[in-house]
Amino acid sequence: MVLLAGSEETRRTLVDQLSEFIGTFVNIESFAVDEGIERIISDRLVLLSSYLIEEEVKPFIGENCQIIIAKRIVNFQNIDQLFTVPVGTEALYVNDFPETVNEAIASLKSLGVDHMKLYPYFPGKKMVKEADLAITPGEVNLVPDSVKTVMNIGPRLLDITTIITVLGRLGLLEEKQEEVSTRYIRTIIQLSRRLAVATSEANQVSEHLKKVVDGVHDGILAIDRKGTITVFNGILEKLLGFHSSRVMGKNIRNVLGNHHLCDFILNKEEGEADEYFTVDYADVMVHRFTIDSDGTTVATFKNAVETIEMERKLRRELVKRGHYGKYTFDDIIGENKQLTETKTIAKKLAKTQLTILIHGESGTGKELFASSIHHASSRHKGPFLAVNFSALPEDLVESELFGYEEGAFTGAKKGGRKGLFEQANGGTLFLDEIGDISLKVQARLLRVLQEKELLRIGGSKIIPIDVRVVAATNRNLLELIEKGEFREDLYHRLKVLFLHLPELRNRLDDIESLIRYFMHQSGRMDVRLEPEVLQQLKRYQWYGNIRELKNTIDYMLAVCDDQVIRIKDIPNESFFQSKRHGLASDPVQTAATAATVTTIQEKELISVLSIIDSLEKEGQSISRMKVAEKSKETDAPLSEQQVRYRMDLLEERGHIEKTRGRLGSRTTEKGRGFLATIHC
Ligand SMILES: Nc1ncnc2c1ncn2[C@@H]1O[C@H](COP(=O)(O)OP(=O)(O)OP(=O)(O)O)[C@@H](O)[C@H]1O
Repeated sequence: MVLLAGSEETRRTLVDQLSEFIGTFVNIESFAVDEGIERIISDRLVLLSSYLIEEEVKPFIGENCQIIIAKRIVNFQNIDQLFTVPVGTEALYVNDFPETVNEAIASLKSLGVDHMKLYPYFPGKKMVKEADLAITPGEVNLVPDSVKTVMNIGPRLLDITTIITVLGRLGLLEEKQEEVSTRYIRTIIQLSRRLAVATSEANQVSEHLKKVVDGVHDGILAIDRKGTITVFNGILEKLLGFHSSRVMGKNIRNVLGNHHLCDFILNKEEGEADEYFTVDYADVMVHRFTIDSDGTTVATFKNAVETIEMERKLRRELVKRGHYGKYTFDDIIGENKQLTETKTIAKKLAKTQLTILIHGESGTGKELFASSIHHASSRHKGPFLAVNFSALPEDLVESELFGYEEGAFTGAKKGGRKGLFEQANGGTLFLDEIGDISLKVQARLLRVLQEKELLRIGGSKIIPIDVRVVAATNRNLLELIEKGEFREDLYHRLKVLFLHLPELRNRLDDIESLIRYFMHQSGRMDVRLEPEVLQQLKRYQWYGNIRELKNTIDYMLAVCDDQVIRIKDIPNESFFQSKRHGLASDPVQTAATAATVTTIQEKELISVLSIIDSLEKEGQSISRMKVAEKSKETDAPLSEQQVRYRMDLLEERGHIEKTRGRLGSRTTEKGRGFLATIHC
């Protein structure tokens, strides 16, 4: 027999199908019209794949031929993929002729594939419908380019009546009819088995997802683009008081009585958003977002009380974990003599087990040193925990440090909680801003340091602890002791070993290497610094020390143009920390209060320094009265009292020295150097 098909793909598919039944009895020759028919066919049974090729093949059909025109049906083997397409999807059905397209659409419908809306498409047809999906029986190359997804269900097969006709004409019907029907039924069974497995897998996935969605702590609601509820989890059932079976598949407007909430969830224009609502006397935080690909909107509902509690917990965690010990001595940059000496001492101190007190202005690297000490110590494998007392609310300090037992106070966690001392066991605990703790906590801390054991709040069991303490402060603890705000015995306990970190203004020689280091850290080694910028930066007082320098560099990197930092990129005065924090022993802090310092203009300081310098050059004794007198001749006239504050500040900067002698104050080397830079 000879099979004549329109395309090569159809030819191959139909030959395979026929061979299964009659391959061993009959020689099947085949041609595709597309590829050309090589000869005139005579004395054969000729099967045409479709009546549409009848005219084309006529010239090749010779004498004594019997012709059968095939009836064809969608390939069951591939039909299951059509069921994965969501209900209501609009798709193109693509084939080479209008007749085959329309037949296939009708045939699919009659086979029960009627959950999609199919639009005919064939070469030369104007697209009536833009669709993202096209279905084709093997004609992928005819699908318009605008279609995103193509589903190839393969060429249609010969239907059972055609097969039976062929067998009859070949005289094989008697012998083969049982096999034909068995094969057909087997195909159907295979298909149903595949569908059953797929359905069971889908059910399992859906069960699994349901468990996940129900296991989440938040209420979850999803609606499709029409507002029909598709997900309504267990927490939401409790929160809103509806069983999901009552609301699934219903429109959200018919379920939620709260119109404001409904509007918020349905408002797609605004994109992702959060808002607080009171639902059934419960305060909830609702977060809404839309999944663009299918228009689903999801809303999560969080219980506001729990959210606040979680935030508090997170804050507490951050207070201690934000300072995990990531630094080593190699991270401490600077060649300044004072710094390198401090580093050398710190390395030696690290080897001991003793308590260390680090003193230094804010931003000088106290935490950096504490972490480096931990890493260089025998405890480096243990934890490094840090607590900053200035960031921790007073009422949390005790429970954070020493932990508590169940029922110790209202809100205490079931089973109690370990404090930082217990958690840092075997490691180092960094107590930052130690000058800020209350006398009550100081007493408790002292006991723990002395006895190396503690009692949790509300507890009666003594817990031994093995923790090395490194404390830090930017305040003058001696002064606090004098004022009765800090315990002397605790001070001595902490200050077994002592480190003072130099201020940046006293190690200006390190500015350049620090700048390079921070630029490197920010991945901006491509940026160049104009020499005047460095000179200018070296003139600042850097009350915020290295942290302030780092911030300044970040700022300049952000605003500079063409990868060059110029003078114009230096932030203006208000950016810099002009107020001194802490270090109360400093003359400035005692004489000129922090508030006063902020109001003093740099210009006035320069004026006072210039007056002192010129009086000195004239050989005159220098008193406040004289400086005030002289200031009247400048555009910054000052009272004696004002002069006093400014002289205190100049002394603190190291620009003048106040002596008791006849000559009173005098300009220092540094002061003269400073004036020289101003004047040039
Ligand atoms: N010598 C240094 N080399 C490199 N970076 C440094 C150096 N000193 C400090 N830093 C950096 O400066 C910033 C401030 O340092 P750190 O937090 O250790 O200071 P601090 O004295 O503990 O400040 P505070 O008292 O305000 O908590 C950090 O980013 C730190 O990495």
